[in-house]
Amino acid sequence: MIIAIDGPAASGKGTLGKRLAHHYGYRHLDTGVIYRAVAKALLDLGADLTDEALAVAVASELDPEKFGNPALKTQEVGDAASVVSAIPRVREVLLNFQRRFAEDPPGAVLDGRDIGTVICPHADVKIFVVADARVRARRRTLEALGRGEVADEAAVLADIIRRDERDQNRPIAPLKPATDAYLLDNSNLDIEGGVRAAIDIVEAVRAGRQRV
Ligand SMILES: Nc1ncnc2c1ncn2[C@@H]1O[C@H](COP(=O)(O)OP(=O)(O)O)[C@@H](O)[C@H]1O
Ligand SMILES: Nc1ccn([C@@H]2O[C@H](COP(=O)(O)OP(=O)(O)O)[C@@H](O)[C@H]2O)c(=O)n1
Repeated sequence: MIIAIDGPAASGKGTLGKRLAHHYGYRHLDTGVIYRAVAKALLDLGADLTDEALAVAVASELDPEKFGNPALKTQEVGDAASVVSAIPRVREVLLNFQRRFAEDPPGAVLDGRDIGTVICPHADVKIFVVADARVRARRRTLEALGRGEVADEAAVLADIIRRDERDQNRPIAPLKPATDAYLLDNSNLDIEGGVRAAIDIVEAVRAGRQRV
């Protein structure tokens, strides 16, 4: 089974993806880290984020072993990721890695922006996670403070809004729910509540399938 989770910045996709994968014994891929890794490499080189040839070269040589690097989590890298992710050839280079990950047994949960629409249009279950932007900014700020970083909630909110707009309005693989995605608003749910709601969606889809 493939579970596709998409949604805007800091909506809880990664947290939910990890928990669902654990629940079902599947593998989990946070696809945002892939774009963050490309962006971080360009930032480290002091390169122009719109340098297509360099971005493609970097994307072709990514080492998945480094996807856990905590330096990928910063606001600066997230913002840069949303610039490089709008380059069509960068997305093209990264497509096969994501599809292979999705198709390997026993099952996979992928989260990102275009999993249900582009990477896995035939996913068994698609969930589009949303939450009020202010709630997301509060959570992301607390997360950064928890890592010992300096974080200003108003700046985090502005970053989230700017990034969502860029991701929604790009011509390639824009952030949007697949037509067959289930909407999950976790603004008023804690993590456990969100996980339960998502499991209910997955189970309802499975039960519906068994009846057919
Ligand atoms: N339902 C929830 N209630 C409260 N906090 C949440 C919830 N879901 C996620 N979080 C927290 O919000 C922050 C962003 O979640 P994350 O999973 O990293 O989002 P995304 O992968 O969409 O960027 C994290 O600090 C996470 O612990
Ligand atoms: N499948 C994906 C995942 C991320 N991205 C891009 O990568 C950026 C960082 O993604 P992320 O999921 O790590 O961001 P957060 O929601 O964790 O803040 C996004 O703003 C998108 O521009 C994408 O284009 N497609």
